Amino acid sequence: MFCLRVLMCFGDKLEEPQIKQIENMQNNLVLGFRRYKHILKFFPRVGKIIFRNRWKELIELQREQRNIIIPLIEARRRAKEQKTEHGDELVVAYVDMLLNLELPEEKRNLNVGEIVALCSEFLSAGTDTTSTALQWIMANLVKNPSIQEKLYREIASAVGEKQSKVTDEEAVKEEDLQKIPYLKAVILEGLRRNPPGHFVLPHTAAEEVELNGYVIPKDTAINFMAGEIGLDPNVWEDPKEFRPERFLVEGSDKGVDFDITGSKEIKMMPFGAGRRICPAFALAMLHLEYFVANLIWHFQWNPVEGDDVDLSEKQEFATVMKNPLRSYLF
Ligand code: HEM
Repeated sequence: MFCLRVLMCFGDKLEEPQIKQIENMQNNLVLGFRRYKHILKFFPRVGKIIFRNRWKELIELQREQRNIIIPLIEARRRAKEQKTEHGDELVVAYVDMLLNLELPEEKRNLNVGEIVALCSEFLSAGTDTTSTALQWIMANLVKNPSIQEKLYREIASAVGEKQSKVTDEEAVKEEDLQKIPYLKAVILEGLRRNPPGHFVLPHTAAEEVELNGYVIPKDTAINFMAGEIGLDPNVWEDPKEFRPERFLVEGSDKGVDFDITGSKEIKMMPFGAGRRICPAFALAMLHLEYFVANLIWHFQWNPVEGDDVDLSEKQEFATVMKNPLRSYLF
């Protein structure tokens, strides 16, 4: 997943050691977040003195990050200039858009520090969330073989006529995905049952509001129990059960009619909701559909003998499986 995000971000297929270097550096920053946040959260000036050593560590990590990411940005800037000179086409990468972006109010382009920060956010926000969601979905499919079988049959009926697994190793393609509504239902059910984030990012009340008799003062930091919303028994029948059919129109296989953005009503919000909803929710859905379709199309997934799939949770950057999925393939 990280290789894919690096490719999307910098538009270049980097060598494995270089990708590992970026991944380690990003992991250190993300996993160290809890250690460093105290410095900046309360009285930053005093925090920098009290937590002097941590502050030094953080500065060192940021220096390392700039040393790694700035050359990639500059290489991309040069590649873009050269390609344009020769009239060649270049696949658009995230960093290209950042380089072209002009801030409308300030009438300036982003500076290199801002681009580094945005690339860093892109790499961190898009990797663990998607890979954790994928692991939870696969775990639920291993735990529920009849659902896995049904999904396999649905994929086969959508792509099977033109592809034979025996003679053709081709993947299920992006254009095939929309022909498999049950696949979308499986992904949505996975995000409802085991969302990678049980909370969204902290928000602030822009003005004083009253909610169910409670007054929330202006500027209060607020969050939403996004994971719990999807498990509310008043909204979802047997919420702990993994039942993709609940997302199919009238329980049939005709299609899925569900608004994941919550613009009409919020029954779950794995990507948040409103103006600050995850900007990549459509991309994440596409990648999850693509990966799950191909993993199920090419392999049969079974629990390791005597090993019941354990859906206990553990809080890391995302809410991950406490006991990671163990499975064997046919
Ligand atoms: C299954 C996968 C994903 C899930 C469940 C997910 C979930 C979320 C959630 C809950 C938020 C916070 C929304 C809020 O505070 O209201 C968020 C924000 C964000 N996500 Fe995702 N996300 C996923 C994939 C991705 C991917 C693939 C990318 C980029 C490649 C991405 C980039 C971001 C960014 C940049 C933000 C911050 C937006 C802001 O500050 O306003 N996410 N995501």
